[in-house]
Amino acid sequence: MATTNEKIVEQARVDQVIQNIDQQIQQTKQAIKAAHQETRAVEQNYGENASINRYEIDDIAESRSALEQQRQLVARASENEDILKRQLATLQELRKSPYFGRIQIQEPGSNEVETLYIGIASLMNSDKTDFLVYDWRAPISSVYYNGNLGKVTYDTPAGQQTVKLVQKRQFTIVDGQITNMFDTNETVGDEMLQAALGQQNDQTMQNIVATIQQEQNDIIRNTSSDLLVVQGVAGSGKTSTILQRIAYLLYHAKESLNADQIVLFSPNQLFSQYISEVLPSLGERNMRQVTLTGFLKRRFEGLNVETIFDRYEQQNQAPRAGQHFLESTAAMEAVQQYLSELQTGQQQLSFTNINFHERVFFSAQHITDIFNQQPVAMSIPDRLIRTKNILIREVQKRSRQEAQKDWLQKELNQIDTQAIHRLMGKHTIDDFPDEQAQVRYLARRLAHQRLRVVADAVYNNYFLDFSSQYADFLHHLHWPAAVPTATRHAIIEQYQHAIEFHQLPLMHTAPLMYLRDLITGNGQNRNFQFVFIDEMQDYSSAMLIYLHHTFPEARFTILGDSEQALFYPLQLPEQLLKTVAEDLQAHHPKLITLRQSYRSTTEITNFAKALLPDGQQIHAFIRHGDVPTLTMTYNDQEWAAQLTKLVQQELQSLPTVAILTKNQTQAQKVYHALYRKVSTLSRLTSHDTKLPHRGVVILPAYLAKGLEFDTVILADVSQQSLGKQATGLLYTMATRATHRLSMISNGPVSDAFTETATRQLVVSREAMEKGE
Ligand SMILES: Nc1ncnc2c1ncn2[C@@H]1O[C@H](COP(=O)(O)OP(=O)(O)OP(=O)(O)O)[C@@H](O)[C@H]1O
Repeated sequence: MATTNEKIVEQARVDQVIQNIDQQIQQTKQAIKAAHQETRAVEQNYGENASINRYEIDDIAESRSALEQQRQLVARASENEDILKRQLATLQELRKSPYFGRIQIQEPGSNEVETLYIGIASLMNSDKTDFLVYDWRAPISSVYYNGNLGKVTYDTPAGQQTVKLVQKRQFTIVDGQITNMFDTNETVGDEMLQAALGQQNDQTMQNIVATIQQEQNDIIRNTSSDLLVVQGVAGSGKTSTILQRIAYLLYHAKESLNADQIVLFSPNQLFSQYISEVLPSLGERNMRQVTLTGFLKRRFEGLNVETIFDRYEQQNQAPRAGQHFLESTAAMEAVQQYLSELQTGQQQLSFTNINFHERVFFSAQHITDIFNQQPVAMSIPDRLIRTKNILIREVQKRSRQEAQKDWLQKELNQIDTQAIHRLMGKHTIDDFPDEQAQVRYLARRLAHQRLRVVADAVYNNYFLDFSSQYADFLHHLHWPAAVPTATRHAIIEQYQHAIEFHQLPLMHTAPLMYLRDLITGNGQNRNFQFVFIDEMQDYSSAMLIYLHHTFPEARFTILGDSEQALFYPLQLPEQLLKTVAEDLQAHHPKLITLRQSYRSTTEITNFAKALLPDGQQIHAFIRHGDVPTLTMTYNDQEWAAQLTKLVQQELQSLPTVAILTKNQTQAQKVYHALYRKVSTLSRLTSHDTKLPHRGVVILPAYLAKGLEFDTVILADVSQQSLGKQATGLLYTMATRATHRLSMISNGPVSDAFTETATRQLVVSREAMEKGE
């Protein structure tokens, strides 16, 4: 234990470091001012240049490239300013708490003990000769997270190094004052973790940099795997860890990686907002974030794609055989097979007409003929490119014919002088021998412009009818025996019916996107270096294969908890790794399992783990709180009264209360029961992007995924409400609570409540007792 004297010495050091930070803050502010002026100057220049060239931009490639150069200058200047601003933010963070750890190490063969301080960012003294603080991501800092005292090894770019760890000290520094400090031999001591977890905060996720645990550190610092699968129980820090990992990767590949080359697939938009503060608090820019729903929406513009949330709303049970097959690896292999049949001509591409002014401009037959004339040995995408080139040349040729047609002459007569001016481009009247020549020129230019829609249609592959192509694929598919013929027909029929109404069931998305990309050779993004997928249990094998196809250069980190799977059957982690590694063709796959749950109190975790058949593998963190409660009610009135009572009771001690339901129908029921009785009440839907700061928030379980709340009420855990096979659902909902969990069952309780789980609860039967 550190002595009072040591504390005085340490506080003096903190004061000194803060003085240094203050100087650097001043310098950075000056630099920002200068950078801002620079940005303004470049922007102004850009604005002027851009406006001069606007009328000519159509024609002059040169002005385009000049503009591009200007745009890059602006981007660079403002990036420079952004970097400085982030530096300032980091310095301001450091000012509050310059560091959280100190290690004393001894190099082999040396008697000298070196003392290093570790914080969220590195900080040098004024003359840049010494590190006052080491970044937590520096190679040497891993000693702090991984090692017990004694001999410790750590990785550096030059290979593994060994040192003797002589002492490890942890600090809590609040607003420049050491509030707690102790020496420890553990990975990162319990006391600090207790303090971090005991806090109340369910608005935004915090970084865990000061208390990263050893097994989490392995995930954060892994750079050798192209596929990292993390299977972690609820609340084991999967999300926290990957955000730290992103910060780590950004630090380690500073020169070759930036935040825009990392994408995180998050479970819902609330989650995106919930985690949005973590990276900035570590001085890094946020990675790209997307939900699966958002991703699919962008890939199927114009179609209403069934969302994972729709599925949660509609479905109770495991997927049926047909859907199961379309979402499997086998379906994606079938797409590849179908493509090779298209290649050899066993199957035909579905072309469609390109229309212009409500008449057929290029008929499907004409396009088919051109395509069929291309060498069979060429890949389909290459044959399509040649087809497109031929079509574009035809458009150009035909624009001369169109220029003489009535419709065009009519339009030409109607356009205003400014439009004429634009059509003339760099030409003047003097360039033409007579007026007729000028009119002919203008007609050609106008026709060329009007036919640009046709050229665009060709360019964008609008002559390919992917919907029918995919229907054809479904017809030719070798369905497994588990899918009866009647079901196959029904699936195809439903698909065609849905497409007619511009809808697309989720089960078709991966094979359809894959088919489309393989045919066109488009859809791949080589810019992304890392893809993170949270809540992998929501992703089918087919979707993972597609994501791998679409991000071919990326390394994948996939996180999940198969216990929280609401649709897919439970898989053992090793089996899961094998399947995913095959799907993603990984060369260096690695599985890391997290079994310690940090989020909830011991009492809540003990209840949640008792719900699961293999729950004994989950370790509850020892942080005590109230025993979770279950209240039985026997009719709607009693239920509503009990819910109101509970909410009001909880609101007395905490500013926010989360009420979780199975779906929106139940969320509505809760809303009706409470509105008029509770002043700040919000019901969230999948379109919401922000959690309210105060009051009662009602949301279905699938929107609470990945989130946590200080106090959680499960509105109705009866058998009737949760339905069959509700273990995963109940487990997911219960594990959202950090401090308090209460449940109400309106009628007999769900059979997901095992006997051991029920023994972990305080059960009351108020209504029955009153009624007796
Ligand atoms: N090493 C740690 N130090 C401090 N807090 C931690 C640590 N690890 C996890 N936590 C806290 O535990 C809680 C759960 O973490 P997180 O949300 O990352 O878990 P998860 O595994 O993604 O959970 P789930 O799958 O249930 O959504 C968070 O409040 C997080 O801050």
